[in-house]
Amino acid sequence: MILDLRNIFKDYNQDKLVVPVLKDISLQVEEGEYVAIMGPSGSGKTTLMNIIGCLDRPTSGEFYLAGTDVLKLKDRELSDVRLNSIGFVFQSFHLMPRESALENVSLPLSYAGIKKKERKERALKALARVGLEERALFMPTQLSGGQKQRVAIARAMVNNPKILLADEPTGALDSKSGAQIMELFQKLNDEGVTIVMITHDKNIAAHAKQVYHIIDGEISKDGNEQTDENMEQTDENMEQTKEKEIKTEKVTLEKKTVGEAEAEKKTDDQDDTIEEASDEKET
Ligand SMILES: Nc1ncnc2c1ncn2[C@@H]1O[C@H](COP(=O)(O)OP(=O)(O)OP(=O)(O)O)[C@@H](O)[C@H]1O
Repeated sequence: MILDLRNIFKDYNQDKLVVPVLKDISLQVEEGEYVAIMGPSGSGKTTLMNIIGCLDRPTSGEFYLAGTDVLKLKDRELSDVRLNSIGFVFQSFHLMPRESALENVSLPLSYAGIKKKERKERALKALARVGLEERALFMPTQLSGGQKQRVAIARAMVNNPKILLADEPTGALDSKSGAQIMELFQKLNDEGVTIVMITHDKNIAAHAKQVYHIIDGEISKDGNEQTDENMEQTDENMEQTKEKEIKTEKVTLEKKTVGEAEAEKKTDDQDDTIEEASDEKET
């Protein structure tokens, strides 16, 4: 069992009010599964993804990731779990705008302390895995939406994580590019990657082998409980949700990358200077 969440509750405290958001969620995902989570806006999907992605902790419950009791880990250890075991893909890609595709994909390798030469080799391999090795030196503005998302997927996979978490991965794409992303997910899943994906789109959810629905903080399996009314509610809320997700993603990105990137980049630049100096010395 790669993900084992038991009786997860999550409350937010707001203005002295306790807002219960996740209510007794239990979810078990076997290694190699492909899971979609659907639900109306505000039902708790992102809150659950943040817990699965070790970005947030539940108010109560148990969570084992590949057998590790992650809720017992310190923040620093959780950040290692995020770096090595989980790849993240977001609706709006979150590429660093002033870095090339290659540099964007290399980023998690910098966090992991991998040296420049190996970083380049591995990032190129990851780009090849998503069919974009020829775009390695392109900047994000020179890439189409679908290509940006493929770069983001290469970045998510460059550390070979066992789990890929995707929050509305096709939400910003036209249907053709969305279909290509789904083909890529299928390929990764065939290679053994466990995928957990949030989506509002039932056609996208249909690519997963197992679909769950969250309604008002409670989870249920399969499509049986998905009524037409819920579906309409989901569609109606989509626009509102997109705006909200972009905000949430920005906060998550800032939390996960920007601060770390700046710190890492400083050390990295120092590393490179040292490497280059020693290269010169050798030659
Ligand atoms: N940091 C927070 N503080 C207080 N309440 C929050 C916080 N984050 C989320 N919530 C509330 O928790 C509920 C679930 O939010 P969440 O973002 O998980 O829903 P969602 O299903 O992902 O919705 P959407 O599809 O619109 O993104 C919402 O009512 C939201 O207002």
